[in-house]
Amino acid sequence: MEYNGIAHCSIKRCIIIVGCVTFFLFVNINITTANENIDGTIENENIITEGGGGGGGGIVIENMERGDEIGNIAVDDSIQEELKDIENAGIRESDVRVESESIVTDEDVNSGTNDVSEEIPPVIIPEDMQLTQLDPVEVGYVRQMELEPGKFYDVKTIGSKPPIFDKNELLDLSETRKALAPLDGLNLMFDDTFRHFVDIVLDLDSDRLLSALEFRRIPLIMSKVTDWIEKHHDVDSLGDDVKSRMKSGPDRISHQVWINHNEYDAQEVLRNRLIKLTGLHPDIIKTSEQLQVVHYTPGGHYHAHHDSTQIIDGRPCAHTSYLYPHDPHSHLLSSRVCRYITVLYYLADTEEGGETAFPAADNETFSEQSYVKDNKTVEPRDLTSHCKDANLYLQPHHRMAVMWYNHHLDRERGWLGDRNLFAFHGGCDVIKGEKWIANNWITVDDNYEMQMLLHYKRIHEPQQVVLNIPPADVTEVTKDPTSNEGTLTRNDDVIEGINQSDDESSQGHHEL
Ligand SMILES: O=C(O)CCC(=O)C(=O)O
Ligand SMILES: [Fe+2]
Repeated sequence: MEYNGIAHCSIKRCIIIVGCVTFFLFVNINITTANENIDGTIENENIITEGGGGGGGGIVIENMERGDEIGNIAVDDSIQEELKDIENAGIRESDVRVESESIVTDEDVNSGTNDVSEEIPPVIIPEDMQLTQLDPVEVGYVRQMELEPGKFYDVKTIGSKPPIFDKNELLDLSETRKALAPLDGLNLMFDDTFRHFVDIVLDLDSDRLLSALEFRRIPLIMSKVTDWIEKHHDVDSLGDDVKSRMKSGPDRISHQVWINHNEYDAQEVLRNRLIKLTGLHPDIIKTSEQLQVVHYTPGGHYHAHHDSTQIIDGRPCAHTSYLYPHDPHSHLLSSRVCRYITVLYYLADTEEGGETAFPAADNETFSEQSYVKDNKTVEPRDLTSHCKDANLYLQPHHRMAVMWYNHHLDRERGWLGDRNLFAFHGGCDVIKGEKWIANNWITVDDNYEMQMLLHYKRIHEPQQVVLNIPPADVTEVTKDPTSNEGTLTRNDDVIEGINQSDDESSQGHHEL
């Protein structure tokens, strides 16, 4: 696909900016204290884990001090020191960035020490790259859309906050599902011991301590952490957040695999329909994440979470962060998932349960208060207990798809706005039968220049483009990572791909 001239100009400027003084890199030592509450506020003194891979979720360990330990999970000294320095200087952590290897703050910038802001003209986003959003009009509204020449689909609004649409018969992906069925059981993440994860997967720098950054990788193996904490600790002494997380069990019980972009012809058809459906520039669809297929059996669920991380200064998007001209590994620990849209395909009927729930959808008075029902406080995140307390829930139906916007649209710029708090969602427990879904996340960097750099690279240096960057906490591990080589991209494959970013044959690289 040819790149258009206007965007080229912008890319050139982007590269100049990258090369010159005006490009802010982010602080890698960041302890990510941004706890994404469901109301979007950020708690600063907690160490949090944040979801991803399949979305958000996470746990909060309240007020951890240096030296605090959970088993061999200890709060890393250097991070505490960094935080203290920042705190003492009266500067919020999110205000700190690294510019040309030296730490600068917004204060420096404002006081002229590193006065670069004036040199950056506002970015004019060319019209064909601008983001759009389908107008929900109102719940129940149905629009006919021609997603393939001569083929019309009913697209129905089922939520307006966030805009949520469903469509029947969007694509029959059952062939894909059948092909994947034998993989059930291959993902042996839960069969490994927790120690294995601490030593090999989580303790990235092998210092026998789990730093806060490393700690962020935990949520997907939460059940093991919970078991461990229960066995070794006085549970009563833990913070309320931790206790509530432990009560609601693992955030997620499911198996998931990623499918290379070109694995099935159906994927090309699907991409073309999504270009029509979303009205987005084809390159945005083509550089988005690969399809993730998820399988749940009875008891399987995914507690409510956000698929996209809140925009936080200083943390780049995972899908572009490796393009920053600095340490290619750092993004693994400090990036965000930036998913403008979620398209979720149901690949099978589920006999009972397994609803996709949106606890906050169209809740006009959305706040923590709104979850007090019958004089009882409801923990909306816990979909095992509160599936049907959600404002909107959908029963999985084969061939149905649901799409929603995880971010608002900044209409003035035509680019990504804040995260939409109402997009909080999850998968309820499967009670009977199985649940098969596929996630198609449309990734967009709030930093337009970085998104353009990605498109530029896809055309001009495709070997450098990785289309399935795992967010920081993706820790899926298989016992035999070489099996099915060439057909499936699992997260650990991709991590390898990044670590060997000069190796073009690496599995993490996919050309379109
Ligand atoms: O299982 C579902 O219905 C929702 C899944 C989901 O939210 C996710 O994979 O991010
Ligand atoms: Fe999700």
